[in-house]
Amino acid sequence: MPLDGWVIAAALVIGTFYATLTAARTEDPVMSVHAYIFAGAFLLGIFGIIKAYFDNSESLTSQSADAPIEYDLKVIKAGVIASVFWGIVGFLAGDTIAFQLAYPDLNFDTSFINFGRLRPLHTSAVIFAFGGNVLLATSFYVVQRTCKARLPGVFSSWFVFWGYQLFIVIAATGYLMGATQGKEYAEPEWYTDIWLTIVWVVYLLVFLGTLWKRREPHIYVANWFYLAFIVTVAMLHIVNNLTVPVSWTSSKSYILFAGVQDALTQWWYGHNAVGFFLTAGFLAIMYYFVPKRANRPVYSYRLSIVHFWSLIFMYIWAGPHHLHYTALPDWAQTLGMTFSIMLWMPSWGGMINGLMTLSGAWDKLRTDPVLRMLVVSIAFYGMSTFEGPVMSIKAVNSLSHYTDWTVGHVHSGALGWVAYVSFGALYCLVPWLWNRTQLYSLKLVSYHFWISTFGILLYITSMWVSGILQGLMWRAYDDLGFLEYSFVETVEAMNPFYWIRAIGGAFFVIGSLIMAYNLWRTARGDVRTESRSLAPEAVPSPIAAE
Ligand code: HEM
Ligand code: HEM
Ligand SMILES: [Cu+2]
Repeated sequence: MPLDGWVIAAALVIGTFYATLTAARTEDPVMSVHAYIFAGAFLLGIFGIIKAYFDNSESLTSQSADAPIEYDLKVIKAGVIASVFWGIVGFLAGDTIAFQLAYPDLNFDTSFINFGRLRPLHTSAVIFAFGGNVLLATSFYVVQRTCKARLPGVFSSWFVFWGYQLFIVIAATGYLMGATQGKEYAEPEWYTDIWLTIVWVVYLLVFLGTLWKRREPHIYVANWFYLAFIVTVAMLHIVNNLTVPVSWTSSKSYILFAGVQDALTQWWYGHNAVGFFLTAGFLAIMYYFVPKRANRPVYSYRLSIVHFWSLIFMYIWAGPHHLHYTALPDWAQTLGMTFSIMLWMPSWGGMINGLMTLSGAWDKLRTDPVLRMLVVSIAFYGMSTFEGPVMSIKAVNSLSHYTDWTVGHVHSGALGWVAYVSFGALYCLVPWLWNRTQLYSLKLVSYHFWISTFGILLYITSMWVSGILQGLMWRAYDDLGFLEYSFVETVEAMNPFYWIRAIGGAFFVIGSLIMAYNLWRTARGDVRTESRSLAPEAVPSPIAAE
């Protein structure tokens, strides 16, 4: 049995005892459900380790240093499947709340699936479950491939994978039962946070261990971005979740900070979750998958280094743009605004580097819908990182804040950038991992692309109109200085746009279902006979080519 198997098994045994004890002691129904889930999951983990040991004890021994590298691919396959699964769950949850906003009767007068509980379920499912699994899977792939080294240990990467899924399940069931800290994007309660911290530290160790063992002297730039993502998210998560539980058997806790200090910590966290989770990690994906798919080197390696350091330095200061015109001191707001505007430059440095990687290969956009998806994702990245600095200007923010404009901005980044670059990576990864020469169908990729692009356009244009309309109606005064509109009139005015957004979301969901089907058939090894309007894929698997 490899060393990490012993350590993890021992930790799981202790965890099982602790969770069982908590389940027996607690009078808090949420804690009780979660303690049972933890205990059950830990037991399954112990069982899994024992089973792996008896099933293939010789393949568990680690490889000698000069044997050909056998990359650890199974855990990446699991990550790909989880990404597609949670993606669909998250998009469906998003579209459900979109319909609830358009037609509130869909709340069905029940607490479990009302808007208030499904909204954090949506945001966590898309960001942490979908995005997080994409980042796990791609980072494990890229770091092995570019370091020419296998992930360290045998069970550690599996612990990260399953531990992370357990975190997702605990967080999601918590929301449905009404457990929340009330911090946006950091809703899970204290014990869920502690569990995620443990998983994340092991993730960091696995990643660093691979870098440590590398047989390639150079550390490719994608790994810099992944490392910044892993380290910074750890820091943000720990500081923003410094809470004091009511008791060890209670699911409720209180945050250490008070008032505006709490708000600032929260938005330091929230903004940098955008910067390091939704940006740095996905830029790493861009830096690996775009050159691979286009079969071109990165446009400028020097630019990638400059843009890396400037991006991570500037992001950290921009959080106060979420707190304009609040009790936060004015100088701090101005500081946040200034750094946000400066942030435009490193962001566009990244965009230019990604787009220009296609120089000499632009014709591939016509024939390769996967590359088209990747390129459009970079374009959306450029668009949302221009819109963001504009919205951070106080005068603009006085109109946009609290309105649907913000939601539109979020989703041009989330759907256009994060989801698209992920889809592109998944379309590349599945044939590589399952050892297929090509995707089942490029036509279906093309359908996915057009259907979901149409959906995104409906989403963001309707939110721009409704957001600006909403902002203008709120600030309209009549001649006597009275407000021109009552609040409910503004709600009524937005209703048509909520329908448009919900329909756009449905297109996006349909696109993702097409992708799931295509990837499933690809994994099975099927190839659809298609007319040659789209070129056959000539993107060899980097691993098979080794
Ligand atoms: C089918 C696709 C999607 C639909 C229909 C959808 C719909 C929605 C809706 C209706 C809201 C609530 C807006 C409000 O409270 O007024 C929301 C919030 C949010 N969604 Fe989505 N969403 C989708 C996909 C995504 C994806 C892929 C991501 C991230 C990768 C994402 C990230 C977010 C975030 C961060 C918020 C909170 C925004 C804020 O507080 O300003 N969504 N979404
Ligand atoms: C240079 C880059 C960016 C800047 C300066 C920026 C700036 C801003 C500003 C000013 C707001 C509105 C704050 C408010 O009025 O409450 C905002 C909201 C938001 N942005 Fe960005 N943005 C950038 C890029 C992005 C990208 C690429 C994404 C997604 C991938 C993103 C996701 C979000 C989210 C989720 C929110 C809503 C937070 C909330 O209130 O729940 N941003 N951003
Ligand atoms: Cu921000």
